[in-house]
Amino acid sequence: MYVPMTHFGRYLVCQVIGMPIPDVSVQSLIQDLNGDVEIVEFYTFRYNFGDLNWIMPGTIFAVKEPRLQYQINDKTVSMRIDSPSDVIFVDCTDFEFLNKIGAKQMFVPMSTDAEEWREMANDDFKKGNFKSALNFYNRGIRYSPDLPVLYLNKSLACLRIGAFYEAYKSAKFALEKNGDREKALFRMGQAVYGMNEWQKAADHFAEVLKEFPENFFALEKLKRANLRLSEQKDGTYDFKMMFLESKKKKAELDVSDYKGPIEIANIPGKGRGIIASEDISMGTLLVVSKAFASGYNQDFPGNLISINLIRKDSGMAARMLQVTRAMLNLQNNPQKAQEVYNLYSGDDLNQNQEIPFGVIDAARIQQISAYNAFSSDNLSSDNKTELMNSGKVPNDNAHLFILPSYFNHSCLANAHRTFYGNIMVIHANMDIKKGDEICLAYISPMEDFSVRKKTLNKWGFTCLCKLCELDSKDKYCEKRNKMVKEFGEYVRNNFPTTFSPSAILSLKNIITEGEKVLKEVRKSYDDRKEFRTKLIDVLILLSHQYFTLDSPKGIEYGEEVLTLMDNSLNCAKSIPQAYVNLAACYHANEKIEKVKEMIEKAFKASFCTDLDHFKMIFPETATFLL
Ligand SMILES: C[S@@+](CC[C@H](N)C(=O)[O-])C[C@H]1O[C@@H](n2cnc3c(N)ncnc32)[C@H](O)[C@@H]1O
Repeated sequence: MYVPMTHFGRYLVCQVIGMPIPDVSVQSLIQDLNGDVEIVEFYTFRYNFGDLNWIMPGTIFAVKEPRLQYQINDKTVSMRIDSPSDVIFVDCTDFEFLNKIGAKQMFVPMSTDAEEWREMANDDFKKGNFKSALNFYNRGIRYSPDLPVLYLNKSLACLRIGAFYEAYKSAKFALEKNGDREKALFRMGQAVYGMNEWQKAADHFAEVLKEFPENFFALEKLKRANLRLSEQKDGTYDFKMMFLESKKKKAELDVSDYKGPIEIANIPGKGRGIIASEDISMGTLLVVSKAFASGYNQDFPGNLISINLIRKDSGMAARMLQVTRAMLNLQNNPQKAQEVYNLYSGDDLNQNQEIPFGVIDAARIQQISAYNAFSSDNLSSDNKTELMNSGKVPNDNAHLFILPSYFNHSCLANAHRTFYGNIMVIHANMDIKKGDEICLAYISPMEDFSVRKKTLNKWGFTCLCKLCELDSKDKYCEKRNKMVKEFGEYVRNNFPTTFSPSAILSLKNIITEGEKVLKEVRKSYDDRKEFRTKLIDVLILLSHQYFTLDSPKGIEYGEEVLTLMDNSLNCAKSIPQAYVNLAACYHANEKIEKVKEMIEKAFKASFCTDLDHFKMIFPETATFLL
């Protein structure tokens, strides 16, 4: 249900009177100006679970158009707040504002010495409490509005929390008030860098260097801004560095966005989509995009009751946190809102409804996330289930990207995405004609037709690609899928973990079983020559068994897999990985020429910039290439 967000200008002013109780939401007791007490629940805008300072007893806030609602299982009434723009926190020392909202009785007299507040703020800043430092700098500014150092410090605190527009404004103000020019110009540069305005950032850092040539940091930042500029202009990236960076936990990389020869266009029956703005050859870099907001389920505290939910769906916590992060990002940088609100949010919402500046429409952001968020996690659903069955919660993540969100789906996609932490990189995986639509696969074409159909239903459409058309008419489809799935399970349960005579027997049994399945699957495809995805699955499983037994059939089946993954299926399974696997088989058989051939093909299909980059991604090839 979408509740239209209408604000008629009414507020409820209240004060926290109880200790906060953290859960998925944060609950507390509040008292309004009439002395009435209610429960308040803050949802969805809590990213840092350890921090409850913002809701401690004594905190004063005004709630826009408050709503009271019954809790699910009892008759308790509570006030639920979902959007950060629905609350305005009020400083208890701000008499003027409290008086204006009729709450002067909540005023707490304290020092009016700006310098004292600056020191308090600096202490908090040093401890990493940037939000609290910011509040204290603002207090200082209230008492000494002309002191440039307060604006400079405020700018730095804003940079730390990612509020780049406010950081810029404060630093500029400090400059106008004859504050420290070096610091002000430098911080202005940092702020525009945070807004991804590389040219402006380079100009600011160059200005710092012109006036203060000794400033080493400005030189470093200028180099970085220039790198971002060339990435943005030519699509030249240091993918090796990005790969190494991406190996860090919750990696968030510093690179520019890039848009290749593509444009957004209306696609009949699909809303907007991406088309080629010129003829594109296979391997062309189409997009590099940094996530607008990312969520990681590792950030979800394990002691919350919802951990049970996370165990069922590891992506859910990540998606919740991604929504939260998107809202925080918008709160800090409301200037970015339009590009987020422009994203598809389902047909139920009035997408043209204007959202006033600074308003964060929590329901809309949630919907946008539901239709557009990606996970860069490479675990297959089978692997995830396996992990969860063994009592572990897989690390999961969810990212919201802007430009990649305009790609529609096709199971037979002509573009392929890879992730470097929070960066998505999209390449053309075949030649594409000018004007043709470019699609990504939201779900792998190797998944069963019924799974693809059900998953895509959540996005509200039916895929009309050739593979779906063939699968929907194929009378053997379900039976074949079931057979291959059962064989996959059989292999997982019987594949020997140690090498012994009984292991050889197990492998032989798997092969006997597999050959039967292979025969059946081949037969079921007698009338269908294209997109025989399940044949690929069985051949991969079998080739692995044969290879373990040193049988030449491992190579034979591996080669067949590659011929079956014709042009349109080359994003289905990792083609370079398939070539690398085959190279390993040839290597074991000392067929060096074949090893070279396979590695060359793997390299070409990998979109890597050079061989070193390739070896980073496929380290096993380093030994073959000696
Ligand atoms: C991530 S958005 C893609 C961009 C979207 N078409 C837009 O106008 O902004 C996902 C939505 O696009 C539409 N879509 C994507 N692929 C489609 C397809 N193959 N056929 C029909 N609609 C599709 C669905 O409405 C889906 O929920």
